[in-house]
Amino acid sequence: MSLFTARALAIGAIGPLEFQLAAGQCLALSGPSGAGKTRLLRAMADLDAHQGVCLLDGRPAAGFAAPDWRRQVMYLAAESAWWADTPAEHLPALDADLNARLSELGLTPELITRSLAQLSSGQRQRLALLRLLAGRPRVLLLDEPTANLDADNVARVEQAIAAYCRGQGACAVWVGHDIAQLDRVAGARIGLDAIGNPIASAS
Ligand SMILES: Nc1ncnc2c1ncn2[C@@H]1O[C@H](COP(=O)(O)OP(=O)(O)OP(=O)(O)O)[C@@H](O)[C@H]1O
Repeated sequence: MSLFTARALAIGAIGPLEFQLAAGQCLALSGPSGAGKTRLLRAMADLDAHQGVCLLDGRPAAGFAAPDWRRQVMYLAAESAWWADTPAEHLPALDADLNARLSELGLTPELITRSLAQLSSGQRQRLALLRLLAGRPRVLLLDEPTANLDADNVARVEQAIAAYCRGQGACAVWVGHDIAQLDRVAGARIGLDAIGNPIASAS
C-alpha cells in the first residue's frame, strides 16, 4: 500500500510528477536552479495552487482539513522561518529525548535558548529539521536540507532522516543538487529539465 502518492502533479508547465512512496522510502527530486523543485514540494504540502492530486494512505488531500494534511505532510523550507525569539519556543520541553535528538544532529541544549539571530544558518537549518521531526509527520518534504552544512553534519542529517523514516514508517521527498548524495539517501530519483519537465526516473 502506498503511503504517499502523486498523480499528474503539476504547476502550469512544471511537472507532471507521478510517484508512489511506501513507508521508509525516499524519492529524490533534482534539476537546475529555477526548474520548479520548490514549487512542486509546496504543491505536495498543499501550500500553493496546483493541478493533479496527492494522496496519503490512498486518500486525496482534498479529503483532509488543510491543517491536518500539513501536519502529516510537512514541508521543510530551504531557508527556515521562525516566529518566536528562540528555538526553545518552537520545540517540545527539553528532556532526555530532545537532548538525544539534539546530540544526533550535532547540536547542544544551550543553543535552543539563544536568540535565533545569534545562530548560524547551519544551526538554524538543523533546528528546523528537529522542529519538523518533533511534529511527527508521515511525509517529509525536504528542500535542500543540508545546503548550509559541513560534511560531518551532512552525514548526521542524512542519518537522522533515514532513522526517522525507518522508525516512524514515514517517507520523504528530498530536493537537492548533489547527485551523489541523492543516490545515497534515495531509492529513486526524478530529474527535471530547466523548464520543469520530468526527464528521468531511476530506482
Ligand atoms: N510564487 C511563484 N509564482 C510564480 N512563479 C514563481 C513563484 N515562485 C517561484 N517562481 C518561479 O518558478 C520557477 C521555479 O521556482 P522554484 O523555486 O520551484 O525553483 P527550484 O527548482 O526550487 O530552484 P532552486 O534550485 O534555485 O531552489 C522559477 O522560475 C521561479 O522564478
